[in-house]
Amino acid sequence: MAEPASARAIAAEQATPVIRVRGLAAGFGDKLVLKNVDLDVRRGEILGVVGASGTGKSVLLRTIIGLVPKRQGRVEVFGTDMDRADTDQRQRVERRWGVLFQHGALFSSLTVKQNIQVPLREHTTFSPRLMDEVAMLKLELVGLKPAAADLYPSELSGGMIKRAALARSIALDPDLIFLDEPTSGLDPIGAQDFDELILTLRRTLGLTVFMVTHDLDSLAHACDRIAALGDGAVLAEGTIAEMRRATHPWLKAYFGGPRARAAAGAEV
Ligand SMILES: Nc1ncnc2c1ncn2[C@@H]1O[C@H](COP(=O)(O)OP(=O)(O)OP(=O)(O)O)[C@@H](O)[C@H]1O
Repeated sequence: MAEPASARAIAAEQATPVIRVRGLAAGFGDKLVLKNVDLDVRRGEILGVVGASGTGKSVLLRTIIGLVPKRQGRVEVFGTDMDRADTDQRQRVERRWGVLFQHGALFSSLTVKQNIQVPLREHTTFSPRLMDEVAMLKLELVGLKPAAADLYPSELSGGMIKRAALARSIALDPDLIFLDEPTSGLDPIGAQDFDELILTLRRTLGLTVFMVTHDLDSLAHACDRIAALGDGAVLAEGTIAEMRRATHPWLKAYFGGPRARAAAGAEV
């Protein structure tokens, strides 16, 4: 019996990388930050994006989600070429991703609950009661107490801000989340707890994760694969073991330095 078209479509989507970037160039004025980036993010993986400060990790994230216009190349998300997509198709794809920006980027005039509800207001017609229920569920998922719902960002610790921002990023039950330096500013225990939370959410929600990070512990414990940016391109990609064998001077210094060795030691 012939396979139904819908089953074929599902199988095709499963086999396609969640993010496929080819020949990507982006920059500001005369400055080209990304020159030729090729990158795949596979379904269900946590990909860590590393690189020296200023190499364009955040710019790459922001270009993939369309906040920075690209100069050249192609970005496909869930098999949709974001340049060729019409408004409806774009919105359908955007609804399937969540973003945790560096420093959380919560709205300071809104409570935690209202912050989590921002994407719900934008993309759904949920009743106020349902929105409250969803917000409380997301709070619980990220390990925040119900009392945090009515606090303002200025009343939160750094770790709580990250968790609240994560709750907002998963408000629409995304399939993909982008995390920009999620553990920066957290103490080592807070950072480790946050890595655990990401791993738990990936397992329970079936997420694919694109994570910009400098945190060697996160790279060792949470990431399945790593892509290293430099000179406007991906210098190397692979598992952390493969990165440790890389010969590029920056990679050798980064993955072979004392902090990396300490992170590797803590892995076992
Ligand atoms: N909106 C902007 N306008 C002009 N230049 C920008 C803009 N955003 C980023 N840049 C420049 O692009 C380059 C890459 O910035 P980006 O924030 O992506 O670096 P990064 O690799 O994430 O660095 P870090 O690890 O320090 O966060 C930097 O030189 C930065 O100054």
